[in-house]
Amino acid sequence: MYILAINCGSSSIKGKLYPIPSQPTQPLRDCASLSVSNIASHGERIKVKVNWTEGGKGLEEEGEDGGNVEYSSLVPMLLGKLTTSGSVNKADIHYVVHRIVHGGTHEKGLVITKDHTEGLDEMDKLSEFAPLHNHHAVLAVRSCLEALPDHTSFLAFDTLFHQTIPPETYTYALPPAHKPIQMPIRKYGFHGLSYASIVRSLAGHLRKREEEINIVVAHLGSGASACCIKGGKSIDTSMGLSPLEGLIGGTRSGTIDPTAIFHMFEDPGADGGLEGIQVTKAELVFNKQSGLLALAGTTNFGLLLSRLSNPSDPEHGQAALAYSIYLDRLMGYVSQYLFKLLSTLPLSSIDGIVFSGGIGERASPLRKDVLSRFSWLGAEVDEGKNESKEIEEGVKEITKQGSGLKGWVVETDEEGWCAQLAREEFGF
Ligand SMILES: Nc1ncnc2c1ncn2[C@@H]1O[C@H](COP(=O)(O)OP(=O)(O)O)[C@@H](O)[C@H]1O
Ligand SMILES: CC(=O)OP(=O)(O)O
Ligand SMILES: [Mg+2]
Repeated sequence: MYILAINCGSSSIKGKLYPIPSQPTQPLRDCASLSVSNIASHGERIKVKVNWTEGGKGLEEEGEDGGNVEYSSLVPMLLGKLTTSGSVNKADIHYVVHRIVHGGTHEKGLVITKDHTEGLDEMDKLSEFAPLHNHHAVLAVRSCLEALPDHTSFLAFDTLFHQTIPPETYTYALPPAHKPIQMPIRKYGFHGLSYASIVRSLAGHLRKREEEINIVVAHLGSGASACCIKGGKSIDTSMGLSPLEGLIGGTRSGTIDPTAIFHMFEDPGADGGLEGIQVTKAELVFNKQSGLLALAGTTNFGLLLSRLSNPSDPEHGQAALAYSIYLDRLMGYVSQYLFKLLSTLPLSSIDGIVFSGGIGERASPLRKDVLSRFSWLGAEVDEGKNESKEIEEGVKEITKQGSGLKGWVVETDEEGWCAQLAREEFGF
């Protein structure tokens, strides 16, 4: 018997397959991981990967241009590759847990079966507040219900981890909405499954209880957010009502003055024309045509770094400005959250700054640039460790021994946390 975790990000689909342990006390260990990356990247081909630690033979393939890919075909394709490359049969997968970015006001995850799919329509409606995510995740849930004959689904929400944010932080200074809405307009916060997995991994590494962890985390992927974590709990995060607020993303503007919307378009409220969901033209542009794409002409942060390091590259100047803007916004949130922690805790109780996500885990120059701006707090980057690709059990310190403020790379494990939540729900 297996549980499969599926994570539909804005530029990727990631999955992990776990044999269900015979005892509830045994840890979940994945036997396979699967991914499609470069989704929605015009001019880059999608990359499909399946890796087996046991029970199968891995594969790595390139597919069509990410900009032209039909999203609904991707999960059935991945399931096909998983079952043909390894010894698992579709009927052996008894549970599938899906990452759903916006869970609205739900305080826990939702169980879905072939005969009870009401929750899916609600999740699809919430695409209004997560236009790059919820609809695609709902397509993934429906594909699995179709392809895997006998399983129960669980929906795990990014928003769950941020329920501990206090009202003074989640409340916007707005009057009541002027139209009926599905839920209150306020900060919800996202990437919560990632933050929960990071707290667990770092606590394990430091041999502390999760309640003792005080960190600022920068989860930097196609979507980027920062989180202030005190006593293992979220007390603030940069994303808001939707994953658009806060830091700059691959194609997302992050925080801007809201009046820019009315100066950029004649008709900001016109239908954006996104397939399957309702979004306005303005939301489409701020979600899909802004961010690094608008600043640097690419969403590929690795390419941005290589242009930055080569002064003779014709794109060097543009890359340098894009990088400085990205770093400026990142410093804004990281410093703000560090000061939130320092206002109630001594520096010695703060475990440090954590970098995670596709960019956070790989972009060593960015980590160095952030940490070196905290040298006045005693942060001392260990160049060797920061540059090294080696990482044990998903956690690596990148500052020197004795550094006054520590820096870390912690690999996000959103799929692992999804599987953990499903385990608690189904009791295996
Ligand atoms: N070697 C690299 N250096 C810096 N950034 C990278 C590298 N490889 C991938 N990335 C960036 O990681 C991001 C994708 O991160 P990921 O967390 O997988 O995204 P998501 O989950 O939001 O789809 C992309 O912006 C990509 O450019
Ligand atoms: C919430 C969010 O932006 O997720 P991702 O970075 O996976 O697109
Ligand atoms: Mg992601």
